[in-house]
Amino acid sequence: MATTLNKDFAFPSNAALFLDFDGTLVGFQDNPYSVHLANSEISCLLNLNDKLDGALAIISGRDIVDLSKRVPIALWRIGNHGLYSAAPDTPPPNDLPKFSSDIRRKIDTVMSQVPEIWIEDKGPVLAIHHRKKPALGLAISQAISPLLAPLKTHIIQVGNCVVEIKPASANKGIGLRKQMTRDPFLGRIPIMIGDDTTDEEGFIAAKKLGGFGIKIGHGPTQAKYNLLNIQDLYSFLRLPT
Ligand SMILES: O=P(O)(O)OC[C@H]1O[C@H](O[C@H]2O[C@H](CO)[C@@H](O)[C@H](O)[C@H]2O)[C@H](O)[C@@H](O)[C@@H]1O
Repeated sequence: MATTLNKDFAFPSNAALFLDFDGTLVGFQDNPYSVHLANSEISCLLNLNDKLDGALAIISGRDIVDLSKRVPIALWRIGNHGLYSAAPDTPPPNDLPKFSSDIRRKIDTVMSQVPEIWIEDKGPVLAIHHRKKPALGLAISQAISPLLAPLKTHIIQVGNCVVEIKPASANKGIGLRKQMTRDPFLGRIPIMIGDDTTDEEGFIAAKKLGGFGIKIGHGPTQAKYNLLNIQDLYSFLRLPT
């Protein structure tokens, strides 16, 4: 069970910070493409990045190109659940491998029977969004599962009103570990902050490397600490380091 962070918490000055995007830095909306950071939130992240000498990364399930449109290019960005990254002031890779067109056709056929869902194409990852039908996660996942067998490489992960079909290597824990081998993250204490199922792999990896996780919200988690909501997170991020 996670302990709720209080105002006396000392933020380690040699931290390496990994911040999830949706549900952590920004609230959920029906349309993922309308989501953006407020100016005050951008300033907060850039200040913190300076204080940490650049050891701050946004790590998201979003496509790396889409993520790069929503967070400052001065920050490290890790997208597609850890598969691809972009260093500060560099554009994201734009030649991602495509999802199998054969399997995609089969998924489209099955999903065409389900009203009010839509499919987001993220290169090798697909996200089936069902925010208008929140209870459908398990049913979608069960309907899709048999179609993936020929791929052998892909797994299903159920998130917040979304069913993600992704290569097994698309894992925020793997992404975090890789990033911790790079300057200026190397030798620091990893702190992973997130709200959803995909962030749990990041919490576990941070712990194994001597750091810890912070979950936004309640619920079972591998994170050591939690914060109640996004507003509390920004108050925490503004604490002196
Ligand atoms: O790892 P994250 O940064 O938390 O990204 C997870 C998914 O976020 C987006 O979907 C979620 O947010 C949308 C906008 O608020 C919302 O409409 C949707 O229901 C949520 O699941 C994004 O579209 C996905 O690609 C990310 O994987």
